[in-house]
Amino acid sequence: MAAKKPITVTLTGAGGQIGYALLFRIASGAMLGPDAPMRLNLLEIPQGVRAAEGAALELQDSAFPLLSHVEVYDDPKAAFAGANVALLVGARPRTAGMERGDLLAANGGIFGPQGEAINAGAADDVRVVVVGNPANTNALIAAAHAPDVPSDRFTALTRLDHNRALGQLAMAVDTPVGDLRGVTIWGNHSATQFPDVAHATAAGDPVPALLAARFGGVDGAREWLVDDFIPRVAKRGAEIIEVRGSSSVASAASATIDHVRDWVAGTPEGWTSAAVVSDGSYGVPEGLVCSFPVESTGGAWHIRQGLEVDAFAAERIAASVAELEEEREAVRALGLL
Ligand SMILES: NC(=O)c1ccc[n+]([C@@H]2O[C@H](COP(=O)([O-])OP(=O)(O)OC[C@H]3O[C@@H](n4cnc5c(N)ncnc54)[C@H](O)[C@@H]3O)[C@@H](O)[C@H]2O)c1
Ligand SMILES: O=C(O)C[C@H](O)C(=O)O
Repeated sequence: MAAKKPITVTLTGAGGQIGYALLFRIASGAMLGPDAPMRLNLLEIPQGVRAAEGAALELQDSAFPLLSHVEVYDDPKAAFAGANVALLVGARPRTAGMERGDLLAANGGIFGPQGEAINAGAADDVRVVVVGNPANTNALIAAAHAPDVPSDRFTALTRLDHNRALGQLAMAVDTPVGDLRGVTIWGNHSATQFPDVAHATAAGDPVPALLAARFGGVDGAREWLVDDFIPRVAKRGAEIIEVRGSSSVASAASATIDHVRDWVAGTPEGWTSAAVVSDGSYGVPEGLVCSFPVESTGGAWHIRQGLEVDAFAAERIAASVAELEEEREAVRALGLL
């Protein structure tokens, strides 16, 4: 039998924290499956090249059977040549007291040239996930610089927010995380995001009813959602920075693996959350990179249609979408779009 052609995965920021946490899980097969050989292209800026080279040495030392080749680059065009999967992680993280949007001016400039490099040389089936913050608007910038790549190939990571919501909800309704379905993160990967459990179930039981039982009725459940759950999930990144002293790493890497794995392999257990280019669904202006409930079939994300959005949810979604529009205006003003 002919050997399978390796999948080319390009990782930016490979010398950084998330890069280090990602590489070994990718190479182990956790992202693309146990039968998918891969080659890894690691992109860094010159100051980060040595760290990426060190990670490459450790990858050799790990003797992963699926890993056919590792190369370190500081030139985006070379790094993205032939890429089937592009993980755009390389960007500065925020520190305590900053919002992710404060990074626009510092990081936005990274994503135009990378979009151009993807446009110039990535494989026809390239799938892009932007992790570097502010992730949604950075993905918008990258997509805008890759006019020949279908825009549905550009996504931003909100799977970490989704997983955070699952973690908090599992504790609240005392259910294993794996029994939860139907949770959605809407909007921006920022403090305005709306983690929505209106359609969620736990082992088949409606979560809103379980929360009402736990918190003394519908009003108690609403209070918990508004005062505790939603801000806890939306501001979890800041909480991690405060407790850890720097931004999330292993959970971000794990969510990135989940995002790409589901994009490639499908979501037979129901929808998850990802920021994708809006087609106008749920009133989100076309073209914004917004988090939606998404299902993956046939190797493509599809926005789950037909979910009821009540007045409370509509207001929350509108607030996050307004922030995405403001970010788009800000990067236009910076000349990045
Ligand atoms: N979307 C999410 O859920 C999520 C979660 C966690 C972190 N993040 C973001 O991910 C980014 C990376 O975080 P980290 O902890 O790995 O930071 P880090 O500082 O440890 O690593 C970033 C790496 O990117 C490299 N880099 C910078 N510019 C680059 C460029 N143009 N090309 C290639 N590499 C470049 C740096 O040299 C550095 O090695 C940050 O912006 C952070 O805010 C996003
Ligand atoms: O919050 C941050 O700045 C890092 C990351 O986006 C996170 O959500 O942990």
